Amino acid sequence: MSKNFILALDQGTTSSRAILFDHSGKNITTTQQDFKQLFPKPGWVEHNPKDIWDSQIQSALNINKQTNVEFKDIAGIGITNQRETTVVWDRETGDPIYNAIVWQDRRTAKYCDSLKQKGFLDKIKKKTGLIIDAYFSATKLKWILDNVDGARDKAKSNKLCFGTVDTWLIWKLTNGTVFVTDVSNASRTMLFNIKTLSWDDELLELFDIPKSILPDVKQSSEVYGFTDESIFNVKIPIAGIAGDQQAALFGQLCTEKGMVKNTYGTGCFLLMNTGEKPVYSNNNLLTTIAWTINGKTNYALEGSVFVGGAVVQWIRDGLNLIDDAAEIEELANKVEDNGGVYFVPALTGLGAPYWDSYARGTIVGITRGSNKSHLARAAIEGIAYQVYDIVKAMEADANAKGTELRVDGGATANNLLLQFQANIFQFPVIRPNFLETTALGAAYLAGLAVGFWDSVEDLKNQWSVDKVFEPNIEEVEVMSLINQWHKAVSRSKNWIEE
Ligand SMILES: Nc1ncnc2c1ncn2[C@@H]1O[C@H](COP(=O)(O)OP(=O)(O)O)[C@@H](O)[C@H]1O
Ligand SMILES: O=P(O)(O)OC[C@H](O)CO
Repeated sequence: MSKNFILALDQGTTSSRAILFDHSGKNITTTQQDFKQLFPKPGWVEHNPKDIWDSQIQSALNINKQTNVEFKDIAGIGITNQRETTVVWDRETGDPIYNAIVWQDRRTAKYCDSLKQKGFLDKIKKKTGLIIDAYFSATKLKWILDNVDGARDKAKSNKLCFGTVDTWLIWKLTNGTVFVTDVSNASRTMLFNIKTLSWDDELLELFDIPKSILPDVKQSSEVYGFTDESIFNVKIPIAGIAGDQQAALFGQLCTEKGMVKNTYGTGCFLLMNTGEKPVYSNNNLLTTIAWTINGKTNYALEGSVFVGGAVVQWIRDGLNLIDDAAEIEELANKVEDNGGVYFVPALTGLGAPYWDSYARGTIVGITRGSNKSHLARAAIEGIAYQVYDIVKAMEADANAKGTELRVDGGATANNLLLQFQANIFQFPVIRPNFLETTALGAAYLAGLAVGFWDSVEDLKNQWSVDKVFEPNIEEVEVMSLINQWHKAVSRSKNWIEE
C-alpha cells in the first residue's frame, strides 16, 4: 500500500512542532508544544534534554489526535532542529549528564578569546568554515566534559554520547539503537572538516574530545533507521535530517547556486546557496554545509543574528508591554517612525558580522517625547537592521548587489518588519504562502529518500508567493537611518566585562 503522508519534526529553540504534509506539500496539520527556557546565570541558556524529547514526542503523538491520519500511513519522518545546542548523555542509561547548552549560551566566550589569541582563527576557518565563537558546539561540549563530575573519565572509557538535537531525538526515537547526525548539523560543531566531510582529528585533539563519543555523520536524505515500534505502534523510517536553517533553505527551494533566504525566528539566519564548493567569506560570514543528497554536497554562506524575534519575546515577557508577539505591530504602528530611538537587540551578544560576545542590548536616542510605541518600532527595526548588515556582508563577498530575498519564520507575520526590511534593502522581500519552510524542507529531504517525491524538480511548483514587499522610501533616507544604526551598534559593543 502506498502511504500518503510525510511527518516533519521541527525541534526549535522555544518550541517543538510536528507537521504533517501530503504529496502536494500541503500542510495537513501542525501540533506544537513550548518548553522551558533556563537562564541559570547571565549569558547562560540551557534546556532540559528531557523537555526537548517530551515536547517533541508529545507533539508527534498529538498528530493523530488532531486528524484521522494513522501513523501507518506515514511514509517517512524528517528531523530538523535548533543547531549547535549540545547534549551529552550516558550511553548505557540514556540519561543526560547535564542540561543541553543552547546555541545562544555565552559561557565559553573567554575560552574562545584564548583560542583566537593563540592564533587558531585561520586554521579553524579553513577546516570548519566557522569563526571561533561560543555559538558552536565544540566549546560547549568541552565545557561539559571539563565541568561535570566524572564526565571526562566516562568519555575516555566510551561511556558517553554527544549529539546535537537531531542526534538526541533519533537516539530516543530508535530506543538507543541509532547514533547519527547529518553533514549540515555536523558542520555547526566546529569539529567537522567541511572539505573531507569527516570529524577532524586535529580539532578533536585541540578540544580534548574523544572521537568515540561522536555520532556517525550521514547524508541529509537517506534512511537512517526506524522508529521503535513502542512509540507509534508501527515502525516508521527516519529518512531526513537537516539543521533548521539549512532545512529552511531547502524548503524555500533555494536549490540553485546564488539563491538566498532569511528566516526570522528566535534569531535570524540568512543563507545563500553557493553550490558544490565551499566559498569562504572575507566579511565575517560563515561557510556551512547546506546538505548532502545522493552523494552531492551543497555549501552555503550564512549570516547568523542571535536575537531576532526573541526581542519581541523580551518586550512581551520582560517588559510586559504586550500580551502576544503579534501585538507588537499594532503598538509600533501607532507612531510614524522611530522618533530617533534605536534598539540594538544584542541581548546575547552580537553574531555576524560583528561576533562580539560582550555586546549587550542597547537602547539609544530616547527623549522626553519617546514612548512605548517608539520602543516597539525600534525593536522591529533593530531586527531588520541586523539582517541588512548581513546582506551587505554577503553582497561584498559575492561582489554583486542583492536583487530579492525570500523570507520565512514566525516573525514574517509582521508586515511592518518586512516593509521596513524592503525599504532599507532597496529591493523586494518575498513572503511565500507557506511559512513553515523549515519543516517543509525536512519533509522534502525525508520524502525524497523514501521515494514519496521523485526529484527536486518535482517539488518546484509547490512554492508560491503570498506577498511581495517593494521598497517605498528613497536611498538617501536609507543612508541616514543606517548611519544612526551603526552609531547605536558601536555603543552596544564590548559592553560587559568579565
Ligand atoms: N507578529 C510578530 N511580529 C514580530 N515577531 C513575531 C511575531 N510573531 C512571532 N514573532 C516572533 O517570532 C519568533 C517565533 O518564530 P519561530 O519561527 O516559531 O521561532 P523558532 O523556530 O526560533 O522557535 C518568536 O521570537 C516571536 O517573538
Ligand atoms: O530554533 P531557531 O529557529 O531559532 O534556530 C536556531 C538556529 O538553528 C541556531 O543556529
